[in-house]
Amino acid sequence: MLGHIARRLGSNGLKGISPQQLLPKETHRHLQSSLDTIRPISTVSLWPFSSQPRDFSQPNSSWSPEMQKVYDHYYALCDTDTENGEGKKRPWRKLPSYNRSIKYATGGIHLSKLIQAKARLFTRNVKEQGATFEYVVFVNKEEKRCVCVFQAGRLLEGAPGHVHGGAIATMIDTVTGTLAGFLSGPIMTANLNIDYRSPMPLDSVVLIHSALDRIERRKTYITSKVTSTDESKLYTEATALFVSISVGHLFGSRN
Ligand SMILES: CCCCCCCC/C=C\CCCCCCCC(=O)SCCNC(=O)CCNC(=O)[C@H](O)C(C)(C)COP(=O)(O)OP(=O)(O)OC[C@H]1O[C@@H](n2cnc3c(N)ncnc32)[C@H](O)[C@@H]1OP(=O)(O)O
Repeated sequence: MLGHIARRLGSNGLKGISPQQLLPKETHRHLQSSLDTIRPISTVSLWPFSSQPRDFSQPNSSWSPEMQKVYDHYYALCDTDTENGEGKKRPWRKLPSYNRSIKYATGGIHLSKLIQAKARLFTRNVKEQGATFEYVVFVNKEEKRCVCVFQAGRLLEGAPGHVHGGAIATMIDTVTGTLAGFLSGPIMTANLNIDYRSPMPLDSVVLIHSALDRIERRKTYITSKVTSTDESKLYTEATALFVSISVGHLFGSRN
């Protein structure tokens, strides 16, 4: 999470040099205070600036009827805004998905232009819609679980005609990491265990169900399984451990 900042600061043999030495004083102060405000997504409600980052998990023309149908199902279970401004309380919430994780920080949309401006979130960097990762995450805060609807595009081939195990791992890391971040704030993946149970054909639409197992001190344990949309077929099972970090961890300091 936000690893590109650390990589940026750690690349070019810069290890040991503090961000203060790399960035103008004012920029560094602004960056540090903004990163200090990274919160669990569950508490992010109002964006502090007028410009909205683009939400990459909105329906688009590459979505199959099956993907759209499952999206519609979960979207109907989500909190809604009514005309008089009173939202209808429902258990599910659709999470937005930006092309840089720093955009979750206060002022992040501006900082994203300053820090490694060309960095992009791995799963959101392909121009052709539908070619790789099409996905949307719905979270149920009360039940501490989420469901991701994932359509695996044709450029994700591993075994002939089937989805690459690394692409499946990427999605499991993304979804379990999103849930852990939602529940626990800034985290990084410490451990990911995956059992691949049956091959997933390209262009499949699948559900990635993830749930909190337990939280122990800085450790958030998440379980996950990938199924067909009717849940009759099991593709993958996984467990993941996320460790809470301070932002300083990304700059090489001890917690
Ligand atoms: C920032 C915003 C967040 C919220 C908003 C979300 C926005 C969503 C945005 C976009 C969605 C996309 C989401 C993507 C998600 C993907 C995330 C990644 O892929 S992260 C990249 C891969 N991971 C690494 O590169 C880590 C490298 N490792 C480390 O940096 C460290 O090892 C770290 C942080 C994991 C732990 O280091 P220590 O020094 O801080 O802590 P120590 O003391 O070692 O461990 C703490 C506890 O954890 C256990 N632990 C650590 N590693 C373990 C392991 N591998 N297995 C088992 N236990 C482990 C230890 O035994 C200890 O346990 P005891 O508290 O003593 O009981």
